[in-house]
Amino acid sequence: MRPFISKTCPLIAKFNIATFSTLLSQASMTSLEAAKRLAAYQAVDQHIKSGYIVGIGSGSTVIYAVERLAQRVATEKVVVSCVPTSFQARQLVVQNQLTLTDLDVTPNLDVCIDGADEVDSNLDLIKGGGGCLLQEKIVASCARKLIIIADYTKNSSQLGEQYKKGIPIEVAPMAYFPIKTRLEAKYQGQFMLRMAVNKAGPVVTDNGNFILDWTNFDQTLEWKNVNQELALIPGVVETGLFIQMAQEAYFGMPNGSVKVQKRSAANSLPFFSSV
Ligand SMILES: O=C(CO)[C@H](O)[C@H](O)COP(=O)(O)O
Repeated sequence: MRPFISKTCPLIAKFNIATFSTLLSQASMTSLEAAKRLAAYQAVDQHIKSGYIVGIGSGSTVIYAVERLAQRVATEKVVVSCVPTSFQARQLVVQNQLTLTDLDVTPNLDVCIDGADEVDSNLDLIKGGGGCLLQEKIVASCARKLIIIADYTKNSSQLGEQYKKGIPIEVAPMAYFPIKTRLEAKYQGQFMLRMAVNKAGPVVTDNGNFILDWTNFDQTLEWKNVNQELALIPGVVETGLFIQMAQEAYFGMPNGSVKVQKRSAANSLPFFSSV
C-alpha cells in the first residue's frame, strides 16, 4: 500500500506528523517506564526479606518498588516497616497500606531502595532531581545497604555525561545568594536557583530550604573532595553527590533485561558515613 502524502492539504499532512510524533513519544515513554518497573521489581525481590526495616526513596522509579513491596506483603505475607525519604515517599507508603515508621523508632535500616538521576562507573550518584536529597541521604546513611533502581538512561561512565540538569545543593534560604556567588567564583559552571512550576518563586524543599543546581561543571572533578568542600560551607545543608554510598544499582534495559552493577567492598565507606 502506498503511504498517504498530502500535497494538496497541508493540514492533513500536519495532523499526520503530529499524530506520528505523539505516538512515538508514547512508545518511548512506555519503554522507559517498563525499564524502571523491571529494575524496581527485581531489586525488591532480591533485597527485601521479611522482618526488614526498609528506606523508601523518592521519585518515579520508587513508585514501582513500593508497588512490588505491597504485592509481596499481600501475597507472601512479608512483614516490613518503611522509613520514607520525603513527603511523596510517605504518601506512597500510606496509600499502599505499608507499615510506616521513622528514624526515632527504627534508626537502623536493613536496606534503602532509591532512584538516582545519574550513576557513574564507580557507583557514585547524582540525586535530588526531585528535591529530596537531604532526607534521602540521611535515610540511606542509616541503612546497611543502599540499592539504586533506575532506567538505562541513568547509567553513565562519569557524572554529568548524560544528566544535564545539574548537581543539586540544598541551602538555607538566607544563604543562597552568597553561596551561589562563592561557588561560581570557585568552580566552573553555573549554580542556578531552582524555580517552582505553578508557584511564583523558588522551589522550597520538604525541609524549608532552597536548591542550587550546579550545571556545566567539569566532569573530571574529584567528587569525594568536592562533596567535602561543599559540605563545609555555612548554609549548605546537603549535596546531591552520593559518594561511595550505593552498594548495587539495578538498571532496567530497553531489551527487557536488568543490568546489575555492584560496588566492591574495598570501595565502600563505613556504615553511617557519607562524606
Ligand atoms: O533523587 C531523587 C529525588 O530527589 C530521585 O531518586 C531521582 O531524581 C530519580 O528520580 P526518578 O526515579 O523519577 O528518575
